[in-house]
Amino acid sequence: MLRRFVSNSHAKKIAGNSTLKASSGLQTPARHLKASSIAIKRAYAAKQPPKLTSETYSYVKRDEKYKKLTPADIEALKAIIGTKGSIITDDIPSDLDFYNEDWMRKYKGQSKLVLKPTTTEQVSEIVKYCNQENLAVVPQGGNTGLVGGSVPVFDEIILSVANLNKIRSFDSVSGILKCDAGVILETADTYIKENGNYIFPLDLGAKGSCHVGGVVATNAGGLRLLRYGSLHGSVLGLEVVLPNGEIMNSMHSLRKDNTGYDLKQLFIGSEGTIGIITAVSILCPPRPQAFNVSFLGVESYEMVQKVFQKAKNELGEVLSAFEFMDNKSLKLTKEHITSPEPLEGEHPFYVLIETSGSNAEHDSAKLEAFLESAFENELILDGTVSSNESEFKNLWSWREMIPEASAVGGGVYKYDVSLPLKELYSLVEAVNERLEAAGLSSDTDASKPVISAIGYGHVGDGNLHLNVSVRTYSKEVEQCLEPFVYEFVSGKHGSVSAEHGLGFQKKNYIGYTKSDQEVKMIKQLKSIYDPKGILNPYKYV
Ligand SMILES: O=C(O)CC[C@@H](O)C(=O)O
Ligand SMILES: [Zn+2]
Repeated sequence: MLRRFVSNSHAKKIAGNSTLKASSGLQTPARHLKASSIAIKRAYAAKQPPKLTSETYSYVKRDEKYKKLTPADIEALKAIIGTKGSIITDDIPSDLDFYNEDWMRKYKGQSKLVLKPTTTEQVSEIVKYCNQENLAVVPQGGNTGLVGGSVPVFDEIILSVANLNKIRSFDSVSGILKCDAGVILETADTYIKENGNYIFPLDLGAKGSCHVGGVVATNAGGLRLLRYGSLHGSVLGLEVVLPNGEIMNSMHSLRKDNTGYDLKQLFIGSEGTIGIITAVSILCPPRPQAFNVSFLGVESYEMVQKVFQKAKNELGEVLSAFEFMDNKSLKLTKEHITSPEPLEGEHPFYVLIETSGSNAEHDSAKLEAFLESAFENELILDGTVSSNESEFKNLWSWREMIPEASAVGGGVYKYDVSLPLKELYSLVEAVNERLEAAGLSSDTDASKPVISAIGYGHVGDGNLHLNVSVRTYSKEVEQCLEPFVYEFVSGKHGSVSAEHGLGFQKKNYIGYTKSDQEVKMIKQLKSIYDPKGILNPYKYV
């Protein structure tokens, strides 16, 4: 049973249950075990049916500068890959579906060729050939992205790094892992856990399917950025195949290196537009020994911020995640999952706090003291703390299943933005008002296209996920949302992509965050390194 955490003085007030007691001894087993089960739910089989394809692509045209694939090209590429790698053609067209469609089945290309090389040299040869022949290429990792960045738009060749899947080395003294781009994130995490008790400095719901190279190429943020910072800080080196086929070997192990431009940074978050990451060198921190999670009911977004401030001050170094969700997010999730509900009754907002550290007793005592004090100061209305592994997983699942839950009504428009903390939730309010004013939204009236706009996310990182859950995709809804959302974010000096990237979805919106000069320099870099534009075309650059 979940332990209800209520301070003695508030026990009567909360849920009218005078038998509730403050809990103690809350340490739980490591959370990585949880991540794997969630990741399975994110596998391809769980995808939603395709809905948007034709509408989305109506405003882009295939660029005829790219050659159409010929049988001679296929033969030449087969010769490069040899017998060890694999190649998928349209002999059985459905074999290509997994690679042509994104995880949400929202974006779908029509590639007729998937190449899965086994070495960096093969990647290099393939890219060299494609460059010479003007064949467009989409690099692909685990294909778990949410902005249509890793799938073709038209007939681009898909270059999957799935067969580049070796751990190259792990130094258990320094914590530096070197691995191929196609290693699954969870595999890397398990490996470094078993070989020195380290943790990968990034965790996300798609851990069981996404690749290390893919998370670096998209600069994924995930659930513990608050603790470990962004990949721009953890990645020490990269191996990259450039658009002309040359290999940039920058697989350094140095934490300090001040010899001019830090070129690897260019590729972190580049989304495969300027090079294909084939290997990563990354610094991994020691794995915490004790994990706790608590799930709290909160009265307002203002209170969410106060709880965050208090958590930073009082939990300090053991605070490893601070997530929030609104009431509508929890309601949608409730319809989608069968796990026991975390709290009795409803609250306007919910907060999930994870602590992780090296001393179970100390960490639990810290969390307890924090929660006691938060209740006493009336910052939180109700709360639970996990007391074993299954409760720990259950509480996290109420947060991690929101993205899926928001799509089951038919579809979802996803916005992933950074905003100043104070203004984070005002976007959700503004969008709901706008949809209601336009008569487009109702959570009960099935004739309306929109069910509701929900807000949740990594509030500790200033990152809001605004998901507009719809019964059906429509131009009217899209026009009500865009460019409004991007203008709103820009007006508050936020970012139109906090962590998912720009991909195809936001190909036209980079200028809402980056200055004209920045956009100009990005385009210049692209044209220097990829003058023919063969890498990941039709995306943001
Ligand atoms: O699907 C989304 O919008 C968010 C996905 C992911 O970034 C998360 O935080 O759960
Ligand atoms: Zn996220």
